[in-house]
Amino acid sequence: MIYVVCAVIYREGKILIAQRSEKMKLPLKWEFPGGKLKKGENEEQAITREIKEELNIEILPFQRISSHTHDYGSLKINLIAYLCEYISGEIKLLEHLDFEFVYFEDLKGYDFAEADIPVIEKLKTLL
Ligand SMILES: Nc1nc2c([nH]c(=O)n2[C@H]2C[C@H](O)[C@@H](COP(=O)(O)OP(=O)(O)OP(=O)(O)O)O2)c(=O)[nH]1
Repeated sequence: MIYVVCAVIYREGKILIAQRSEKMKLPLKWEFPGGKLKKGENEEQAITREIKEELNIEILPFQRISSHTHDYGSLKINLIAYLCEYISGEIKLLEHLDFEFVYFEDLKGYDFAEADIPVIEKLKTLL
């Protein structure tokens, strides 16, 4: 089991989503950006580090919204999602293929990683 933290970054009523590149696992799937928790880090530290590394921006995680496991067969992940505020910086795609800011209602138009579906369901009850 791997522990993955992901950020639901909220800005001006829209949510930041990112598309995985061809080279990553789950190629071309959309996701909430983030990554694996490293030893010695807490979840908030991991998420701010990952977002800086992947997108070059500073964020502030302020609410832990969900934690659930998903079994991809060859890989089992525990995905932990945080609602985050955008703080500063200009987005640069350092790993992903693409990104978009979308309204919650429009998330259904994107092909998300399976593990993200419960995160979207949870968001429905919060936003
Ligand atoms: N970051 C992120 N990963 C997700 C999401 N949903 C989901 O199934 N995953 C999976 C994809 C990856 O297999 C795993 C870890 O993500 P990661 O972004 O750290 O992947 P990584 O580049 O470190 O992985 P690797 O290819 O180097 O092994 O979690 C999500 O919303 N955000």
